[in-house]
This record gives sequence, C-alpha cells and structure tokens, in this order.
Amino acid sequence: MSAYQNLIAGQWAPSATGRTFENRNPADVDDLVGTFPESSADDVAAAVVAARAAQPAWAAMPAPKRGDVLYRAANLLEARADAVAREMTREEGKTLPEAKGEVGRAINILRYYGGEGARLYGRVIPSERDRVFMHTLRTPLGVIGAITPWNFPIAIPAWKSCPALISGNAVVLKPSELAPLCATRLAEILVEAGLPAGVLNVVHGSGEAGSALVAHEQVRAISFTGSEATGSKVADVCGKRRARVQLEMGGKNPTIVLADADLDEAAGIVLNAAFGSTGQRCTATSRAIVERSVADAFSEKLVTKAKAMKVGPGLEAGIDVGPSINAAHADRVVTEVAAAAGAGAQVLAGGTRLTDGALGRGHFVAPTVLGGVTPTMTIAQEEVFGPVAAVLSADDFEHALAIANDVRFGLSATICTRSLSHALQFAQRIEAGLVMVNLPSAGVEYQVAFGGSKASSLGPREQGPEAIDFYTTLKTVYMKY
Ligand SMILES: NC(=O)C1=CN([C@@H]2O[C@H](COP(=O)(O)OP(=O)(O)OC[C@H]3O[C@@H](n4cnc5c(N)ncnc54)[C@H](OP(=O)(O)O)[C@@H]3O)[C@@H](O)[C@H]2O)C=CC1
Ligand SMILES: O=C(O)CCC(=O)C(=O)O
Repeated sequence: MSAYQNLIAGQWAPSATGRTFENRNPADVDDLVGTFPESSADDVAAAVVAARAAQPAWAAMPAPKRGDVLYRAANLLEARADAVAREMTREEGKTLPEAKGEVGRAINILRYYGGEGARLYGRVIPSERDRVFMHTLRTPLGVIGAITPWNFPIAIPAWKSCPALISGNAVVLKPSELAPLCATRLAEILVEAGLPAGVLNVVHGSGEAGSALVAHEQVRAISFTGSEATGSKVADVCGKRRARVQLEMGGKNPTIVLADADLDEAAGIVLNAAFGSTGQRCTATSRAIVERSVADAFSEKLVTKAKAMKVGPGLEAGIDVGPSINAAHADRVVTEVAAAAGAGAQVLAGGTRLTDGALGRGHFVAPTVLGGVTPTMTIAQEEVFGPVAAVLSADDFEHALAIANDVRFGLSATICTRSLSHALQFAQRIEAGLVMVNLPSAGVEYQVAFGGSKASSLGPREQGPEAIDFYTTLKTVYMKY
C-alpha cells in the first residue's frame, strides 16, 4: 500500500489538512490501491501561487522546446505503459486491454501536443491601409484549472493538461477522488521529463478542492469533465467571475439501426458502445433506435451477445466487462433498470448486480438490455452511465431521427445503414457533436475536435488542434512600416 501526495511547486507533499482518503479497487474492495491527500482551499491556493510564479518563464520558453518536454514524457509513459495500465484497472475497474488502450491514447496525446508546439500559428491579414502589417499571435491565459472525472483516469488529465501546457500556461489539476492514481503517474512522468517546478500542480481531494479551484480569482480558465449537476455549478461560478469555462458532461447517445443495415455488425457496434468501459463513458450508446421491421431480429442478436459477455475483475484474462466505479453507482444502475421495468420496459438481459463468489467483493452489474422502451420513459431520457442498452422501435428513418433528437443531450450519435443518403442526412440533421456511421458512438481519436451540443457541452472543443483555442487568447498586432 502506498501513500501518495499532492504536487505543488515541484514538491510532493501532504495536504495542509493532514487528512487523507483511501482509494480501493472497485473489483475487490479488499484491495487498497493507496491513500491520497484530502486537500482544502489552502492547498489549492498554494498550488495557484506556485503556478503563477512558474508560468511566465514557461511561457517565455520557445514553444517547440516546451514540446520536447511532452515528447520525453510520451517516451517515459511508453516505457511504463503496462504498469500504469495495471494500476488503472485496479483504481477504475476497466479491463486491462481497455486500460492499455487508454494509456496508448495518453501517449499519443503527449506526442500530438508536443508537435503542436511547432504549430502555434497566428495569421497574417491584409490591411486596407498602405504599409500596415497586421498579424495575430496566440498568447497563454496564465493559470488553468483542470477538473477531471474517474472514468478516463489518464486520458482526460492528459487531454486537458497537454494543450494547456504547450500553449504556455501553468496548470492546477484536481483529479477525481475515485481514480486519482493515474493522474499522479502522469504528473510524475512530466516532472521526470523536465517540466519546471510549479508548471503542473496536482491537488487531490473531493469537490471541496474542486470548488476552491473554480472560485479562485487567479485561475483564468476551468476545463471540467463530469456530471451535469457539477458542471452547471462550475459554469455559474466561472460566469460570475468572468473566467473562461469548458464543460464536457453527459450524453444519452443513440445508435439508429435502419432495416438495410448488416444486423450482426450493428448489434456488435451497439454492444461495444453500450458495454465497453462498463458503459461508463459519456459517449456510450444507451439507446438503440431500430427500424420496427428488424427490431426483434436486432434485439435477439444483441441479447445473445450481451449474455455471452464475461463480467469480472479486469485484471483477469478474457473479461469483457469490469465493475462499476463504486457500490452506490452499481446500486443506482440497477435501481434505474428496475424503475424502467416498472414503467413497462422488458428486461431482456441482465438487470441485476452479480455477487456470486469473488464477484461479491466488487461492484458488478450484468450487461443489461431493455426492450419495449418508449421515448418518454426516464430510461430513454436520462443518462445511466452503466452497462445498460435500451431498445426503442421507430417506423422509419425520419421517425428514428426525431426520437434520437428528442433528448436534452447531444454528444455522440451513430447510424448503422448501407444508405449513403441516410448517412449524409443523419450527419446533417442529428443534434450531436460527434457523428458516427457504421461505427460505435464511443471511442474517439485524439487528433480531432471532441465535444457535444445542447446540455452535453459548453465552450470550445477539446482535443485536436481546436483545443488550443480554449487555452490561448488571440492578440491582434497592427504595424506601420
Ligand atoms: N461526461 C463524463 O465523462 C462523465 C460523467 N459523469 C457523470 O457524473 C456522475 C457522477 O460522477 P462523479 O464523479 O460524482 O462526477 P462529478 O461531476 O461529481 O465529478 C467530476 C469532478 O468534479 C469534482 N467536483 C465535485 N464537486 C465539485 C464542485 N462543486 N466544484 C468543482 N469540482 C467538483 C469531482 O471531485 P470528486 O471526484 O472528488 O467528487 C471530480 O473531480 C456519473 O454517474 C455520470 O453520470 C461522471 C464522470 C464522467
Ligand atoms: O469514448 C471516448 O473515447 C471518450 C469518452 C469520454 O470522453 C468520456 O466518457 O468522458
């Protein structure tokens, strides 16, 4: 068992409160992953002081040299990928292949934003006046607060910190208390790669530390991923003090299956998107909206595949679905399934906690398929964030599209079809930031913009080159020569 610490001004130190919290393996609560500092507003304030002190020199370093630090960090993480992936499975529960994939994603993010150091372009704009030269420059904002959730414990800290750092900002990162270890490993690696003291600070703890970071007057921007309830509070506080804010929150992502689709492939796509990462992804498919003429055939295939999935501790070979993040969350998932059944849905697979033998030491929920779901049921409107797929029927493409759009979220959406016309119409008319054709709604790439519409997201996009927009401000320069 290890005692982990905060990183402030280049020093690993306990919280000023002296308090700690435990992190336990969601597949086996007897496995204590480590203890972490329970930080207060004072710890956050110390981290912001350190970040402010370090930021000017970091911003003055040529951006490609900042990129070299990220490249070195990528190499270090690559060398430790297997160990970090195992730790991720222990702290978050996802299967080892999923954790390895996520570590690989973090390595790619480090390299990608390392390269952006040589591409922090401005523009030259023609003036309407004689011998006036106009250009734009990107400048950093100062200190950035990054608040991250538990479901992608290294990729999300990386995809917020890397574009912030390459742009010349200093960062205070507050990882989720439910999966704090991988963020610590990322910080250790960046320090080892030569990141100057104070440029990245990590303050562990609960919402108390998070809200102190959001409220801190010297933090110029907050990038947040997590629940809609917390995101709304973050936006309110940032709005009042005019800090920049970027929110990534929930989804109620649809997969439309048209009658012309390859049904076996479509069932596999829904299976992947609904049950991968135990359904704990904001991009997970939670609604399969299927053309009525093939709805029964599709459901049968999905149910057969769901029942064949092996649920268990993610470190074991051959496991398809790991545990929910904690007991309360697993209980909430089965309660919402029971409520859907009470409202008239049929439980075609799963619907219960799995507690036999060693599974009883973890928070396991069987992959669940609900049939006969109608668009107004709560299960068709609210995010579950668990391994639950609701199957709805639609008359045709237009009806399916109307159902798909009739929720307050708009993050990711898939259509399974062989029709080019329907695929293109879907891309135009679906209310979502991420559109997939014959691909799972989850599983995004780092080099393109990521984000949603409606209640799913607020502010500029994350990832890809667009991420830089959030972390920089444009300066317009006019010069008479
Ligand atoms: N879109 C997504 O990717 C995610 C969505 N969710 C949704 O949210 C639900 C709850 O998950 P949960 O982890 O509790 O999500 P939260 O929104 O509560 O947590 C996200 C992050 O915000 C921090 N935080 C909590 N309260 C505040 C606050 N008032 N001000 C600033 N920061 C705060 C959390 O700290 P701490 O962890 O210590 O509470 C964590 O680091 C899930 O079941 C799911 O529906 C969750 C994770 C990711
Ligand atoms: O599906 C993915 O790859 C990304 C999901 C995500 O960003 C999230 O759940 O927070």
